[in-house]
Amino acid sequence: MNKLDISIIGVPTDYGQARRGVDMGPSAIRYAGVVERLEAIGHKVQDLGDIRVSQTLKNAAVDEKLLNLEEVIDVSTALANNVHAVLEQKRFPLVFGGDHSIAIGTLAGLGEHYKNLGVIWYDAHADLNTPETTPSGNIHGMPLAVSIGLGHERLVRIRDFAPKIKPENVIIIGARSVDPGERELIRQQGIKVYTMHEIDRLGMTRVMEDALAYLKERNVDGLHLSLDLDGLDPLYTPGVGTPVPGGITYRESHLAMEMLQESGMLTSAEFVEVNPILDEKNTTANVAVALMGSLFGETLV
Ligand SMILES: NC(=[NH2+])NCCC[C@H](N)C(=O)O
Ligand SMILES: [Mn+2]
Ligand SMILES: [Mn+2]
Repeated sequence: MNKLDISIIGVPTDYGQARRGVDMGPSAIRYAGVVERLEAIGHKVQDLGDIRVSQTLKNAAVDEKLLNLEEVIDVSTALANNVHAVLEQKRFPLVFGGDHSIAIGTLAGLGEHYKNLGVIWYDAHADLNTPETTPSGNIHGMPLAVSIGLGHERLVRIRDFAPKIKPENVIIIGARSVDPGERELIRQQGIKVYTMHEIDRLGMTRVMEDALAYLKERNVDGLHLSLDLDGLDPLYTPGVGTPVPGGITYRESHLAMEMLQESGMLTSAEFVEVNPILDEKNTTANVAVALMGSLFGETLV
């Protein structure tokens, strides 16, 4: 197994949605022992600490379709710069949220280095809303759209280039709550989606085999995993702000992580939406860290 130089970046923000507490995600994940766990596998881990997230709201006009826009722009820009710097040092970026709006910053930091980046979006949701289609105004429902170049100009153009990724290089896994506008975008943009239906029908083995083969065929030059803990069934990860029943199991998720590890393709990852306030005894952060164990090379025997 490839031993990595991993740099951890925490992003303690809850500005992408309306439920408080998800800003404590990075602490909960650290408390669950992530650094020790990755070191035990043999990786070198540098924890860069948390990005500074201002606790004071800017005095901006409130846009009902883009809640906390100014704050999300600030956090995304800072995160993008940090991810960019980690890549310049040839290290592996591992990002902890925070709500899923942080993916805007992560992908903005990755997009300059990888011209043909593959993205696996492990999530109950598609996160493909735009200000025109959003049912909530929450930016954590928009990061994938923003990254393919659709949405508010200032989000789309973070670090002054767009789009960050190609829609044909994106694979969503675990979807079971997709809004009408998102459904249209999926068709229109040719985004590959394995919903719960395909996971039930084909099994996770086949889904991951197909997903990885598809990305290989597209000759991706890097692979980013954006894992929203609500991709799993809330039975396993209750500490999330937008739980949807009927999700991916704990074992299926380990299998998916193991197959990603075996592929040798992974070049960055982020784990988002851990909300310790909604959790039960840090279960969700513990699951996140257990999955990172498999993703980074732990085996059962
Ligand atoms: N990252 C997430 N948990 N996103 C949930 C999004 C929910 C819904 N589709 C919305 O746009 O508001
Ligand atoms: Mn989600
Ligand atoms: Mn999400």
